[in-house]
Amino acid sequence: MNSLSSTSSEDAILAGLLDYCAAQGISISPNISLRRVSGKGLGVYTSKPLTPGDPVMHVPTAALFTTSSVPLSFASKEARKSIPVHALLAAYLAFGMSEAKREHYARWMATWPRLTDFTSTMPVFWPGALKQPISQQRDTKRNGAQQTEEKTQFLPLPPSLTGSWLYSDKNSSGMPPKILDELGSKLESHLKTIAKAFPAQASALLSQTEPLHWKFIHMWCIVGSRCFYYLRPGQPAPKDSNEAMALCPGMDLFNHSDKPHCRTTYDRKGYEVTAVQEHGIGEEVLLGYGAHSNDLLWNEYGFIMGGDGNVSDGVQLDEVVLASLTDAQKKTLEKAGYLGDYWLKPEGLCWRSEVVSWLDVLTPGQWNRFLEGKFDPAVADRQFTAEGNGIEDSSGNRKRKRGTGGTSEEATANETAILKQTPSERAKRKQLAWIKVMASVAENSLMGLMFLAPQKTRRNGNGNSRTELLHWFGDDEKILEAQGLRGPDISKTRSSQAKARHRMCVQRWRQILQLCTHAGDMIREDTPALRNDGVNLGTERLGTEEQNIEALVDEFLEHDI
Ligand SMILES: C[S@@+](CC[C@H](N)C(=O)[O-])C[C@H]1O[C@@H](n2cnc3c(N)ncnc32)[C@H](O)[C@@H]1O
Repeated sequence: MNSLSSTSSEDAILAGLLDYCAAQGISISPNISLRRVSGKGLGVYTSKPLTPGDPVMHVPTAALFTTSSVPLSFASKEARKSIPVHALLAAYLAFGMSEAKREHYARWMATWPRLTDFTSTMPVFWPGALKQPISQQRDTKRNGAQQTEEKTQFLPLPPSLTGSWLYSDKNSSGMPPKILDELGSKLESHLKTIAKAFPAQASALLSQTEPLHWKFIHMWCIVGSRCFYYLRPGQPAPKDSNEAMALCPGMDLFNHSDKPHCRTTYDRKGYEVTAVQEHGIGEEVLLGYGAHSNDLLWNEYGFIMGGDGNVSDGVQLDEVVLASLTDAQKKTLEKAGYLGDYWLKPEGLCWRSEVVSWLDVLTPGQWNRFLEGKFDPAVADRQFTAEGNGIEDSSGNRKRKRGTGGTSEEATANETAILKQTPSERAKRKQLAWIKVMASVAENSLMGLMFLAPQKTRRNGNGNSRTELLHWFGDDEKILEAQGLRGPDISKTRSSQAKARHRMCVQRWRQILQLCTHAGDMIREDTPALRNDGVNLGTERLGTEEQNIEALVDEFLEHDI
């Protein structure tokens, strides 16, 4: 995150922060130290072992930065009524502080990430074109020799952030909220509220080419990514938890884990961080920001968990699932409380999607009991086999299929094939079909992103130039100027932000593809009849040299583009 020119200046900054913390009565375990790690910024690490129950840090209430730290001379009690806490704290930090106050907080603020750390990693600040499909001319080698041209479109950002899975421009009402748009609208509304409350700053706040706009955004990101839930003594819990937030020096240095190593508690005296597991020397001490998917972490904090993955990860499948349903089926699901909110998780499809897959496979009575956990679909499979539905009996005669109103001879070949499937097979086939839709969108996007990368990272084809990467992923120079960058720093920043953004897209699409492959494998393992019905990744669209998309992505990620 923050780039510091030398280790000694970094040491000075960290020493300054520790002095500041000590002066605020913040107690930090002697067993920990602060360190900067590439891709994560600052973090808390053990210098000596920690055992469960060991105190790691205590931050007294007096050290917190809350709405009480914002003087009434900046925003009166009356004005505060219409200003969200997030926006108020950001505005005060951006343009309300006296020099003396700024000096007071300087040693803490010096450790905060820069504006470009946020704009490079949070898609809400990325060029609008990345939220739409990109059209592309691709040359692909097929069968190792022939070159074919393909005109195609791909989504640089996954629709789990932006919206539609299906390139649909249909009215998406009833679809899950688009978290990227939600964050963008929140920022816009906060900017407008602050502009209204501070008319002298209004025009600068609302113009992308004005430094104040970006100062506010910088502080807005600082508050959003480093705040803790906090209620003033006597304050009732607000409906919107964002109205109960405070910045907490020292505590804001802990990075996130989906399996946190520490517990955070808070009472009138302040916040306490306590180890809940053994830590060896040099291990990172991690807190949990919540059970967040990688899309949410990316959207709101600007990072995607890699490594061991994220047990809370998942992508929403609503559009894929809903597109496969008739209106009548949607009505049935709505009545049963199962319309929408379908997820693909590391452990496979969620229960709600499972429920959809059994609709019209089980009888209505069985399905209703299945929802209540009182019907095992294996019973339907046994019944199906016993009744010999649609399958030849021992004498070779075809049996009547219940509800078809005729013999199976009258059915089309396709229907006959379906009649031969057990209920489980039919449900699992539906699940696999949804997963394949997602996998093919992911595969297409990964290919699109690869073709945008400069040539040296690709093995064949005419990779597009570096300029194209900058064109799609870099910010306008005027915007970078407004952010305070000058001369060569502008092109350096453009280039590094384009690379970082492109890489994050590749990383996330790859994770989505892996979620698909894993879920597909699990379904096929469970259902012998589907063993050969794979999520055929990377074999159809790509030429022979690029068949294995996983290997291609690995290679890409190793390169410094
Ligand atoms: C509360 S701060 C934690 C300290 C921060 N690393 C710093 O340099 O000040 C939250 C920010 O840390 C980074 N972060 C937290 N957990 C992370 C993780 N597991 N992987 C990568 N970055 C992480 C993200 O940039 C996030 O916005």
